[in-house]
Amino acid sequence: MPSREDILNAKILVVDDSPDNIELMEEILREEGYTNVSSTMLPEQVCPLHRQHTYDLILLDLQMPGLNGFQVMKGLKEIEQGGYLPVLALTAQPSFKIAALEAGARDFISKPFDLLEVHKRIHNMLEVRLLYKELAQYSKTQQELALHDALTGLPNRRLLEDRIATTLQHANRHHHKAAIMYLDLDGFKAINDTYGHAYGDEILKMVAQRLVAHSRKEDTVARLGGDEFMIVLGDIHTLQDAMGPAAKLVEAVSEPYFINDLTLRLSTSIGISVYPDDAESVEALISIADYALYEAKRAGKNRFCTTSAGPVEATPAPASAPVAPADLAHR
Ligand SMILES: Nc1nc2c(ncn2[C@@H]2O[C@H](COP(=O)(O)OP(=O)(O)OP(=O)(O)O)[C@@H](O)[C@H]2O)c(=O)[nH]1
Repeated sequence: MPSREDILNAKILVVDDSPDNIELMEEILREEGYTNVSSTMLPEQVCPLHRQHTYDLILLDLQMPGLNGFQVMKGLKEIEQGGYLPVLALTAQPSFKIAALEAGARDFISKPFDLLEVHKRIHNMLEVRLLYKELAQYSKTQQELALHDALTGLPNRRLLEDRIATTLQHANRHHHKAAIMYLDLDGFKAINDTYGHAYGDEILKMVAQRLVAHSRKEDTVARLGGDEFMIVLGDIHTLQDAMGPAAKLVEAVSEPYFINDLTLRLSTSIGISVYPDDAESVEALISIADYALYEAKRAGKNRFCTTSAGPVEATPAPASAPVAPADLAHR
């Protein structure tokens, strides 16, 4: 529930074409303890101002020359995508009260003002508005949590699959390629077993940071769970465009980790699959990258492997080097 302080600090805009009315309303609000009150006599300024400041309450006169309060509310509806207009209509016309509610105002205050009514209605509206904002923020946080890994903050498998699908659509539309890198840390269990889970967690967070730091901003770095990560590279033209970054990632992960007084080491193996060369569906690309990862592990770890080139240690083959043909007979 919003506190009294939150309510008194809420952002309020007073809109009236009469300077006397504005002055009166500002005084009423100031005396009650509201700290964040501004005003305008120009109805056409309400939408731009609300877009900029996102008011918690707009005290809106309905009868103004030029743009009237009903037209202003129409404009506000386009800004407030959630459909909640923080509008308290001010009117001297009894017949406008219901029309204002129908047009989207949450409540109304009759002119001439009855002080007690003004205070109660403003307080109640702000309480509901701030509660609505808290709920919207809570729901946004929940959605974020549902799509991200709690330990590293990276996208989780659910968000990853979405990102892969989008990347493939984009590649298809622009006749580009895309690549999936499947990473699994080498010797991670030993770190847990030797130094404890807290150290393991710290390493996972540091690995995540290194993977992000060594990837392009537009690539997705995700944690699948345990010591498995996946990176999606969009907008590539050849397999080599994925091999270079893979080599850098293998190297970056193998750099020492300094945690408290300890210096820990581990490495990663990576399997790469390329769209559309290896497969066209998300599931098939993941399973081919998984197979290539298995090959990288089998070949000695701390390296990457693709289905069309053999396992490659940290330093990649030059772009012009011939690559061994795929040996997928036992897949
Ligand atoms: N600290 C920590 N450990 C985890 C977490 N999730 C999974 N693990 C552990 O990660 C380890 C992963 O096992 P493996 O991939 O077989 O271990 P590995 O030593 O890297 O094996 P190789 O891939 O063959 O090198 C298991 O011991 C899990 O218990 C986590 O969130 N935090």
